[in-house]
Amino acid sequence: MLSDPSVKYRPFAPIHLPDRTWPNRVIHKPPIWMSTDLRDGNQALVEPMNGIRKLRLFALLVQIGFKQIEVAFPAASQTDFDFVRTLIEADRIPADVTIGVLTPAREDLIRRTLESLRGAKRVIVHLYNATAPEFRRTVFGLDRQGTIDLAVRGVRLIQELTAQQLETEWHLEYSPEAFTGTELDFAKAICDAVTDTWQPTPERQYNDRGTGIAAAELALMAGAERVEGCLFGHGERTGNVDLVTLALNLYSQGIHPGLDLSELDEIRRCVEECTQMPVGPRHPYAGDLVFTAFSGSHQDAIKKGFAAQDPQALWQVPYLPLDPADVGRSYDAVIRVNSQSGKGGVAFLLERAEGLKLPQRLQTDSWC
Ligand SMILES: CC(=O)SCCNC(=O)CCNC(=O)[C@H](O)C(C)(C)COP(=O)(O)OP(=O)(O)OC[C@H]1O[C@@H](n2cnc3c(N)ncnc32)[C@H](O)[C@@H]1OP(=O)(O)O
Ligand SMILES: CC(C)C(=O)C(=O)O
Repeated sequence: MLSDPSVKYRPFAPIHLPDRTWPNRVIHKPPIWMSTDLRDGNQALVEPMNGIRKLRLFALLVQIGFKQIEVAFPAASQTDFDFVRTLIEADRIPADVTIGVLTPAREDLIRRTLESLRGAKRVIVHLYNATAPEFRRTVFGLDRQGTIDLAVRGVRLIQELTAQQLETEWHLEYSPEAFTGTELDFAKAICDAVTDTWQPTPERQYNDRGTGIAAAELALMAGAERVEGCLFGHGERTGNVDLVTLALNLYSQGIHPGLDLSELDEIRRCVEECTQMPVGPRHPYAGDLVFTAFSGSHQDAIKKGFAAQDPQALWQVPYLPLDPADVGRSYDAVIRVNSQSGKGGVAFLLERAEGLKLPQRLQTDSWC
């Protein structure tokens, strides 16, 4: 990846529509990234990671450059609890990295969570309770005030317990879970009640409707400063917002995301081994086929684009949002010839593989 991608990639030109407000804004800088691969990503695996796989993925996240990493749901299992203890006791957390943990607003689970964190330098404790009407009615049997009391009781308990662990710098994050299904006035009321006791700030997108990336980009335009998600969009059901896609979308607009994704194939391999789940062949930027064209007209445009591309100029190869080399991927698979291909594709392969530049007429003959 280039340290300054703006020398190679141009942002989309904004469309001036004066009757809009925040959709006219342009994203100029990356958000603060929070990886939740080791918690939300982990809870959604067929077989959650063991301590060794968690340590390997933690090392990868640090290497990529995440400064906030949600490492566990410590009250969920002995594995998660022990993982937090190992990170702290073996001094595995770099000085500039803040770990996070998730706990529901339930007394026994909050106590267990705080117990796992003894001796940590800096922690984000993420507290949640579901706030949407069907959860209040069906899961908790609580009215609005009861739901607010549940959240505030949780915050107070965290305050009480953190006051006994003063060697740690504590931050609280609160999520009114199922926020989009919660009445707006109630979502505000419960956040206000929590904020009156502490100060939280989340931005998290599920992908159930396939809109995680778009929603996160719109949220950034609307002023969000922090994004939580997982590499390759791991997480419950359809997953969380995919941090790789979001980061490389920024890069392809000339903004360095502040994450090092130069060796994307390596990152993908590590995540696949740790999660034991494959990354799909059409996954943006990382999938096997996402820099590959099969059809003649796409191949022709890519071939001509490569020929015209000045290495010092802005990236302008049709159909390829960024240079595969910038994320450590080769040009080998950019063009694959099948029954949908034409002479341009064959000529491209001959030139790449054999250094043969066929004249236009011969290109036609080579295909017939
Ligand atoms: C949106 C998210 O991703 S949130 C994160 C979700 N992650 C996970 O659930 C993974 C880890 N979870 C676990 O290991 C377990 O579910 C535990 C340890 C948290 C809880 O286990 P158990 O005590 O056996 O309860 P169970 O899993 O059935 O959870 C449901 C119980 O928790 C209660 N509960 C759920 N959320 C909350 C909350 N925020 N505050 C209080 N109680 C809650 C439910 O009401 C229910 O209790 P009930 O049957 O008495 O009504
Ligand atoms: C409880 C919250 C933080 C959650 O996991 C989510 O909304 O994804």
